[in-house]
Amino acid sequence: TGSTRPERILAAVQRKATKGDARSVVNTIDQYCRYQEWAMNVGDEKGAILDSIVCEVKPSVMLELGTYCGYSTVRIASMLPPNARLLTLEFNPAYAAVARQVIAWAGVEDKVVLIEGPSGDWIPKMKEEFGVTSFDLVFLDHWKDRYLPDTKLMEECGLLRTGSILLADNVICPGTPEYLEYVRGSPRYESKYFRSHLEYTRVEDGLEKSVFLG
Ligand SMILES: Nc1ncnc2c1ncn2CCCCCNC(=O)c1cc(-c2ccc(F)cc2)cc(O)c1O
Ligand SMILES: [Mg+2]
Repeated sequence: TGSTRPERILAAVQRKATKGDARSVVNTIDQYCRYQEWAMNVGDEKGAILDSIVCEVKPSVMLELGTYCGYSTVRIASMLPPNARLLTLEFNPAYAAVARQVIAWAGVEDKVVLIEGPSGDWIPKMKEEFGVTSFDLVFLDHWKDRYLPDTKLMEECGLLRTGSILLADNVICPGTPEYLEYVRGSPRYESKYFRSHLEYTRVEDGLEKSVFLG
């Protein structure tokens, strides 16, 4: 049987990226997915917006929902101070296996905890299993119909504090209409849309940044 797309992305990283150099891993994946085969990484254009928000928030504890090949995991971790932690949740074991190797190649494994399993199961266990009090920043990039239920779950589990920030990918394409309606309509959030494009394409997409007001 042939290789999978994530395996081919990993092969490109191990062949072309400088080991221990996170930016080299990010650039290699962007090159591969722009010129060889498209893949659902947040990409360079939306990635720059993600970088600016990570830099602004300087999170001590951050959650990423949906790891895929670890592209945004590496991008985020490379911006975090040494004592900060990025917890990243991946449902698909094959994706997680590739992501672990991409994260290791980039040399950011000390800042990353990769958890395998469905977000709905793991979010209620974050406090007891990982000693999380609350998340400073959450990057939502998993199943688009899980953004809203998982946001409500994080609220219910007390994982959001006044000032916690949610940053959601793909709010236009593939789209997360119920989530957008919720964060834009709720008095408990202050929401802002960052217009961009679907990774490696000219199709409109964007990130929604929502501050939890408590
Ligand atoms: N911990 C967990 N719990 C539940 N589900 C979990 C999970 N961890 C992972 N998953 C399962 C997520 C699978 C990938 C999610 N991302 C996407 O589906 C996605 C799709 C596109 C896309 C756009 C236009 C197209 F024409 C085609 C595809 C672009 C993107 O940037 C995307 O992030
Ligand atoms: Mg995405």
